[in-house]
Amino acid sequence: MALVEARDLHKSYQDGTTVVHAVDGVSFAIEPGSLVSFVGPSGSGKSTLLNMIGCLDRPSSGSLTVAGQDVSRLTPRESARFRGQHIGFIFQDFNLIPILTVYENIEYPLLMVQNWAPERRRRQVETVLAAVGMADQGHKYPQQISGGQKQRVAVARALVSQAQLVLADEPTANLDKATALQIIALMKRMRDDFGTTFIFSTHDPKIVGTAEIILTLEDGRLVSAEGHGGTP
Ligand SMILES: Nc1ncnc2c1ncn2[C@@H]1O[C@H](COP(=O)(O)OP(=O)(O)OP(=O)(O)O)[C@@H](O)[C@H]1O
Repeated sequence: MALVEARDLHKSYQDGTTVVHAVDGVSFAIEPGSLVSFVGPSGSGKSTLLNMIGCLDRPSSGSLTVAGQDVSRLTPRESARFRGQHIGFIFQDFNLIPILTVYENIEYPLLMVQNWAPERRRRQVETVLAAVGMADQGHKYPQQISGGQKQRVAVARALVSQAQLVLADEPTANLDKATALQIIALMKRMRDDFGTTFIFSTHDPKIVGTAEIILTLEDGRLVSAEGHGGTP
């Protein structure tokens, strides 16, 4: 069964007197364990789509199923609960909490949404810290580490709750090319090790080639799906 399935998905915004069709009749299916990138020019609808998959925004029409749940009609409270259980997020500006250490930033989602005993929490934080190659950096604060290291921490934080799906909106936008490629390679390795599905968006053609499934958007429409598992 597909982990994410969209059928004739639409999202429109009212902008003054005009209606913007940000996502305009998009259908696709993403299998578990995929590494998928939405690509397309600025304004093509990538963030809008990721926001709907992440239950941060609701479709105007069409159906959207994530992990077997129709998410198109969830209330804000149900959406928050669903996100906590199933979805991790990575942002282009890392979004780490500056007054918390690397270790505490990663532990934070477990404290917020999971009722785990302290020892289980410690083991899980240490597992993901090691998985992203930051085992010896847990005591540092975000301002003491590089951009690439910050994004590694963000990947660890997205994985710590054992989310099935991680959404990353332009995760490499603030990184140089070499670091960007390392972060994409890291996501791929995390997919291999933990079976997590990663969906990211990018405009950067240098990064695009590293995804296994590339879904290209133009003006809110899906114009091509390349690779295995993405069916338009
Ligand atoms: N809240 C909103 N209100 C009005 N229009 C919006 C809103 N959010 C997005 N849009 C419009 O919807 C379209 C798609 O925007 P979106 O942010 O999804 O594109 P994108 O592909 O992610 O762009 P970028 O690569 O620049 O982030 C754009 O025309 C944008 O101006």
